[in-house]
Amino acid sequence: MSMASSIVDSEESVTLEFVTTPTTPDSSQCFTPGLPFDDNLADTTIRVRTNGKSLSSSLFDTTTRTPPVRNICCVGAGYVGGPTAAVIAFQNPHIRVTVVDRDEKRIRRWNSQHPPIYEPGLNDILRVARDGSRQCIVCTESECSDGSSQCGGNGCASTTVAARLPNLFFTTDVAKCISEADVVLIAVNTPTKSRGTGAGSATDMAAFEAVTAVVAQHARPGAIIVEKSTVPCRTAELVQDTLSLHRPNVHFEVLSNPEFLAAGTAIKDLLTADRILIGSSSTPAGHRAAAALASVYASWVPKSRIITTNIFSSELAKLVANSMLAQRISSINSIAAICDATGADVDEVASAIGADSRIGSKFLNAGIGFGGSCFKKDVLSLVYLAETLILPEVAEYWRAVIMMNEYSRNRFVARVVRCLNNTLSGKKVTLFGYAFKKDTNDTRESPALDIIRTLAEEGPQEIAIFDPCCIPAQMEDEIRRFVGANFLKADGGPVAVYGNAYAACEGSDAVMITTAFDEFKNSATGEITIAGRPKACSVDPRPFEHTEPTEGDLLALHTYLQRMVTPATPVASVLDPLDRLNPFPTCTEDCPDCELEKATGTTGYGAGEEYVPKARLDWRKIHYHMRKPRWVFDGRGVLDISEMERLGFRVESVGRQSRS
Ligand SMILES: NC(=O)c1ccc[n+]([C@@H]2O[C@H](COP(=O)([O-])OP(=O)(O)OC[C@H]3O[C@@H](n4cnc5c(N)ncnc54)[C@H](O)[C@@H]3O)[C@@H](O)[C@H]2O)c1
Ligand SMILES: O=c1ccn([C@@H]2O[C@H](COP(=O)(O)OP(=O)(O)O[C@H]3O[C@H](CO)[C@@H](O)[C@H](O)[C@H]3O)[C@@H](O)[C@H]2O)c(=O)[nH]1
Repeated sequence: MSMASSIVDSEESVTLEFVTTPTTPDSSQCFTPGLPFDDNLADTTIRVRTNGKSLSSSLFDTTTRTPPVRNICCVGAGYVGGPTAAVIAFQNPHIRVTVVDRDEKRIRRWNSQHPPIYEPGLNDILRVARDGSRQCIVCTESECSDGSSQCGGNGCASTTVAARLPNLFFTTDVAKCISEADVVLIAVNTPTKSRGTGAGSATDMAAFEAVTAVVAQHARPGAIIVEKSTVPCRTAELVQDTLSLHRPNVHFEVLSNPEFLAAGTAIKDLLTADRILIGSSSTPAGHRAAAALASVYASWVPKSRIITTNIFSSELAKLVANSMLAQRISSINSIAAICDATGADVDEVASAIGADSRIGSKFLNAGIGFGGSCFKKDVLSLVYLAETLILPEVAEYWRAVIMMNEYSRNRFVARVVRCLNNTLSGKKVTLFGYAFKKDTNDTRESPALDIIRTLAEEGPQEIAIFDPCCIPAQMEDEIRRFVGANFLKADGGPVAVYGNAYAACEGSDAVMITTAFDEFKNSATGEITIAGRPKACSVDPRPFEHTEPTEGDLLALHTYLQRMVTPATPVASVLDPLDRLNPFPTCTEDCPDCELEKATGTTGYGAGEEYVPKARLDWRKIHYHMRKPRWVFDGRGVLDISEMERLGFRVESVGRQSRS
């Protein structure tokens, strides 16, 4: 029996009156009169399959008339809260979305030209939702390279796109924004506990619990409270308890709506999500709340991809999704060790097994293992859950995923040291990659940090680091904080951060590839692509399906036209090909981010200057700069070993063999 059903069109439908507390009245201060309200969305009718016997089919056994959502508050302006709220606001111009955080610096940066995180495509969305847009005329003819007004006179068909008011806001006024919202998304951090009961595996719920208490005190009666953070199974019970403790006579519905975006592809993942998971209580009020949240996503996500489950299944599914993905990486890394010992090639094994549609080809890239803020903590959370349920065999099974990950990283570093004759004394080792994966400047739980620590113990002359996406000054700051105060060259240690790959390799004995950036590839095949770019950007979305282009259509056209630029295209047209963006927010004279940019000559890849992958590295140039015998250790499987060997490098790659 299926545990989940999708919200899909049905043959039967009955309309229910919605009875939950009314949403933001027009007289409320938080209602933005300027925001056009789409009546079609106000009572979004979501029809669902009525013939299924699945657990949650009862949720939408009948057509549910959902209360309109006009005001969403997202607590937590981090990697999840920021991009998720931005996409929700972008796709729902009629909904006011406010992101709140207690971190003033973060909020200041979200309100400036220097957003605190870099994600491909984020700025295009942020600029429209946060800053609003001007009226513009869009050419609707397919293949026309001039998307904006000018070509209209040449006989092209065009349409006028109305100006749009800002509907995405960032503020530190947590209580006020919660009190005004119809839907409160809780998207705060839930790391692993570092002390006390369950230290090292249980989830640290301090931030989540604190926010829940604030929500309980300030949420308007009937508001829908949504767990966006990844939380242990049965957290909804605790949320409900806290709510009834603070507001005994007020009814709130709690939903679980975990996020599945990945760093570096967040916007693409949000715009073209595989699925939206919504867990709710199985009462009529729970179903209505789920339908209300579903209506927000239905603005751009096909209804067939909106899955509803019971609330605990949804909470658990998030932990299981990450654990299964992490398990795949550990599984293939265990096979890489066997490949190294036998002469089999892990990529060949992976593609042979991946061709079996039951196994599939994704997430089988062997290397130094997974990093990032989620996999380790979520597997450990599952381990802790199993332990508390007195299921030691289950806990041990999942703990092995983490152990294999650590083993893979240690095995790689041990191999580097062994190849360098068991001593790094007087030697220089260069790390290519500091972020935990490509196309992101997210460095949380990055394997590079651990590798730096281990290498430093060997007493090398220098550990040089280059990352094409991270900002050197920020990397140095992190190394001071997470590796130690005396590790940087400037502080008398061995670690030096470079903004130039060739300088980082000057006089180096070994290069280690620790992040799979396309720039590091040596194979001549294939152009560098920005992985996180929305897929539509390479396809002309015109002619549009609807007479009035949607925000999704306009974004697709915007990115499509950006692809068609030539070196002669003026910068303004590259950044704003539809000529509809409002000016950036202006920074104050003493803006610390502007000062940092001036001082370091780099940018935070803010609104004006997204990170654009550079040309591939010239490995011949690197060869020239390195010391013999020019070791290259490929921890991410990005190099063609035979080609590197032809250039004169000695290459070691995890589980991969030279085919020359
Ligand atoms: N990072 C990812 O790619 C990702 C993807 C899916 C799910 N998740 C989950 O989403 C949740 C958030 O992750 P994140 O990466 O965005 O975390 P983050 O650390 O980037 O952001 C969390 C934000 O919450 C704020 N916050 C904490 N306590 C607060 C309080 N009491 N009041 C107001 N603001 C408060 C912090 O200041 C911070 O800005 C976690 O549960 C995580 O497991 C993360
Ligand atoms: O075949 C692979 C795939 C990934 N990795 C590594 O695994 C880590 C995680 O990669 P990825 O899953 O792409 O990035 P995350 O941002 O950590 O995203 C994961 O964690 C998020 C937070 O919960 C979830 O929302 C996402 O669905 C889930 O993919 C990175 O270090 C990758 O280099 C490998 O080593 N081999």
